[in-house]
Amino acid sequence: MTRYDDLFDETTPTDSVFADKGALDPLAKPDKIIARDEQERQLATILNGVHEGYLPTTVSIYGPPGTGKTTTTRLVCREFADRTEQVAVEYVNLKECRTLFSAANEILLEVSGERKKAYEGLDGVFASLWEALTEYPEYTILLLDEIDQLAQDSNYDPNDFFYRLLRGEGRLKRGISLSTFLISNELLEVDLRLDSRVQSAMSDEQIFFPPYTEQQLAKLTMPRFRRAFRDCEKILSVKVYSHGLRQAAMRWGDARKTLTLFRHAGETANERELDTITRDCIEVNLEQTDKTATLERITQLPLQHFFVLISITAWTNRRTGEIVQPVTMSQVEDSYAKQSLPDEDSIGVRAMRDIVTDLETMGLIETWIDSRGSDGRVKQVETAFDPEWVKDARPQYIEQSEHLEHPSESE
Ligand SMILES: Nc1ncnc2c1ncn2[C@@H]1O[C@H](COP(=O)(O)OP(=O)(O)OP(=O)(O)O)[C@@H](O)[C@H]1O
Repeated sequence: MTRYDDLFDETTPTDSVFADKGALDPLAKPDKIIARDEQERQLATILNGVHEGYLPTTVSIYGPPGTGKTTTTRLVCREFADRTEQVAVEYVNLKECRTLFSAANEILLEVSGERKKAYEGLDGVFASLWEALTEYPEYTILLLDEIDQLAQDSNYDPNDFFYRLLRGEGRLKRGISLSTFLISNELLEVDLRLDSRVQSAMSDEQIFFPPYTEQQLAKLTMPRFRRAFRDCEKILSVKVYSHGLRQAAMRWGDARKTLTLFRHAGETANERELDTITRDCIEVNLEQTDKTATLERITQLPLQHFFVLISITAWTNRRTGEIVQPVTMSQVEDSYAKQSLPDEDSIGVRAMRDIVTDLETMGLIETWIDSRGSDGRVKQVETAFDPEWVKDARPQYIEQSEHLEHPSESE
């Protein structure tokens, strides 16, 4: 027997609570959309505009994570295009695009199968995009997912990108009918601080996806749980199931996290060699699920946002070593300065305050103003999650900043 024979033997599931764990994979495409009737109807009404010769330039699809924005929008648009010859739909996820140029290139790749070199700039990419779209049916719907990941970069401003996409000369000259559905967590004009020129080029069609209620999560998850768990009614009692759903609805209203919570709970039951999922299996995984999801978001932040998070969580209690929360804005500024970042990595106080506002918009921190009598008004800041988790995100940033590998003594 090799070491691996032992390892695989030890980890082979025996008496697993799962029959088909894949049913809990949030990445698996569901066969049908559940509990989003209103949003499906809004989408269908907008799409049916084609029969009256009109599609809005933009449709903003927004709401918190895991509320079915992508799944619902893709499916309804695809079903519509399958039934309507004049319509083509393209989907592009911009999550991995670090620059506005790469985002434009990603769209071009989807539409034409080619990319442009950096020296051709945004103008070059858009010129080819309009060229390629002339071959498309009368109406093209471009679904741009995670568009809130776009940020100012050293070459372009999001306003340049959007203005070219919505009002570009090549587009107007060729009379291309392109409708861009912008999928994001926040309304874009707020999130990306788009200027009035771009805002006026956007239509005011908006579809909001609110967090799921407990009843909606029940409808959405039950068919999957029946497939996922062996003898579901026995393994997952109504009491435990309801407790998990109530917590999931109260904390997140997020279908993805809810599926993950119950998958983890099943794994805990297996590890503990239980033949049912207990309330405790849910409890231990509630915090873990929160932590995993939060770390995923933190590790996707730009480096400067992470430096600011470090500054917010840098004050510790001398006696207990615990991170002090909340801290004042001037404490945050102090600890940012104490990090002694090299010049090329360092930003001014004003830019730092903008990042604090960004972090608040993303729901990662909370701020409020305290009135301190003669000392005036003081802005307080604290993380919306356990501040210790910032340390766990650190290894992910080391590649981007040597400074994080060898932090200064004073930090
Ligand atoms: N209404 C629904 N019906 C069926 N499955 C759903 C529904 N909503 C969400 N899901 C499941 O949850 C997963 C996540 O949903 P989706 O990616 O559509 O959410 P989102 O709102 O676009 O999230 P994010 O903002 O994080 O991208 C889907 O892959 C699907 O498995």
